[in-house]
Amino acid sequence: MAVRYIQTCRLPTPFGVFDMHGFEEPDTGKEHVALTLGDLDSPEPMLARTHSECLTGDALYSMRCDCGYQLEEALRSIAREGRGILMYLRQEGRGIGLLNKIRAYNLQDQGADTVEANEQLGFAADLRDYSMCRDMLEHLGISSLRLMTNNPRKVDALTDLGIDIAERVPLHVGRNPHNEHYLNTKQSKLGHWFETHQDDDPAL
Ligand SMILES: Nc1nc2c(ncn2[C@@H]2O[C@H](COP(=O)(O)OP(=O)(O)OP(=O)(O)O)[C@@H](O)[C@H]2O)c(=O)[nH]1
Ligand SMILES: [Zn+2]
Repeated sequence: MAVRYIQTCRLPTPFGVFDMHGFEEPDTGKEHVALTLGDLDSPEPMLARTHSECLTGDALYSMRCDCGYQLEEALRSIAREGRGILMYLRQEGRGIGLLNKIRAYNLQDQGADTVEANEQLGFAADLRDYSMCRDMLEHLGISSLRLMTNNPRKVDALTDLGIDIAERVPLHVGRNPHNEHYLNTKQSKLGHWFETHQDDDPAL
């Protein structure tokens, strides 16, 4: 899927003043944004996060997952470094959408894990497509990333799109009693990289 650039504005946050660039998928009308900070012209690999939408975690403080904690830590890290990009991708629920994620959470409340719940609903474990990232990066003139993620499939998917991942930067934050099982399932079934011992601060 291709996205087209729409417009840029300033976005002041508690972490720093970002530029927010808006993009649209002409076919679906889906809207994605990239937040950038600092020098975009340098060829030095740029600290980056591709963050999939999670309304519950990012906006509603859910502790079922680690998304909200990762979003905040990614923005904080970019601001600390003074240079970076966060692509906020509107592919809620690993691509199944918010209402299906609520259906999946309901199944998880009854004992299914995150992968089984998707499968019981007739979906693959992960339906995401990252091709909009290639267009966004191309538009902004960014060629090489230091990607904050624990997800090997994300690294592979971006690499397959021709995006240079110079380094993978772990992003381990927000482990708590409510998401322990979810994070363990991501490790065992989806291959996420987590160290055995973590000293994450569960507070946002
Ligand atoms: N279908 C489904 N989606 C979920 C669930 N929990 C979180 N999500 C979605 O998963 C996406 C985040 O994906 P994750 O696999 O947690 O993390 P990731 O972004 O792939 O990997 P990291 O870069 O390491 O964070 C967001 O779109 C969330 O809405 C769940 O139980 N079921
Ligand atoms: Zn989440």
